[in-house]
Amino acid sequence: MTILEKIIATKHEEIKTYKPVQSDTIHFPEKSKLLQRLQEKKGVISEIKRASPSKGDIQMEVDIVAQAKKYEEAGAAAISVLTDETYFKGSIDDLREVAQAVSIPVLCKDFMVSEIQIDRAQYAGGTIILLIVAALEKQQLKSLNDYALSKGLEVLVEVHDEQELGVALELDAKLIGINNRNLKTFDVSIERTAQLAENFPFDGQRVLISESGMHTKEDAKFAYASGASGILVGEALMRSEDPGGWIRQATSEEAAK
Ligand SMILES: O=P(O)(O)OC[C@@H](O)[C@@H](O)c1c[nH]c2ccccc12
Repeated sequence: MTILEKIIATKHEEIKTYKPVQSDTIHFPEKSKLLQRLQEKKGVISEIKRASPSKGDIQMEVDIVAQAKKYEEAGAAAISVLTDETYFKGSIDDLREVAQAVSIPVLCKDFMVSEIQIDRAQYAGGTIILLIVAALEKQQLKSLNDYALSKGLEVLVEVHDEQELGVALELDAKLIGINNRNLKTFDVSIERTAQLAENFPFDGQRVLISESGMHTKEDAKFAYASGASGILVGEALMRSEDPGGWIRQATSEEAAK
């Protein structure tokens, strides 16, 4: 069993315990759209990630609201919040706290297999959900994508190879993430973005987002030069003493290109 299969199996168990979301609405600051932000300006999708199965504990003590505000002040394009509890030590409450504190788009980073998770993400103030092509049957992917879009959410479709990129394009995904990390083996190579970018239709309708394994401004520059409009960065920001500085540097590198 790969780690991805293991996570998905756990997820199916977890969702059985979820109660339907209530209809009373919590107030969240209005959020902009990620697609539009990235079409206007390249940027960093900055992640709140306490721990991961590949790295263990990364930063357990972090004040996530303070961290999210640092990201927003530094000009992050969006904030990604890991909400998986078992493997990433996050929670849906983390998402809600962040979504209440910022007005940039907020991505609910989880392994979606059911509509109830999408409802929970939206109820907690998330404005973008992640769908991982490697984790879903085509039909399931399509119906979750349709469901999220019908709710007014944005969808980031994550791929790792040519075939999966084809599936994302068939869906007409507007936000396409190339994960530099293979979720089955944990191998990371940022070259992956450059390779898949060769067959990416840069048609102005959709944007390419390079995900994972970027630690330095050179990495950021490499991803942007490969055609990425956005980079998704977790560990480097969570370990940095100055995450705002990291984001500004990655952004000004792009600007100085
Ligand atoms: O911490 P990194 O290497 O900067 O990676 C961030 C992000 O790309 C990664 O957390 C991620 C990308 N796709 C995912 C899917 C599920 C869980 C996590 C992820």
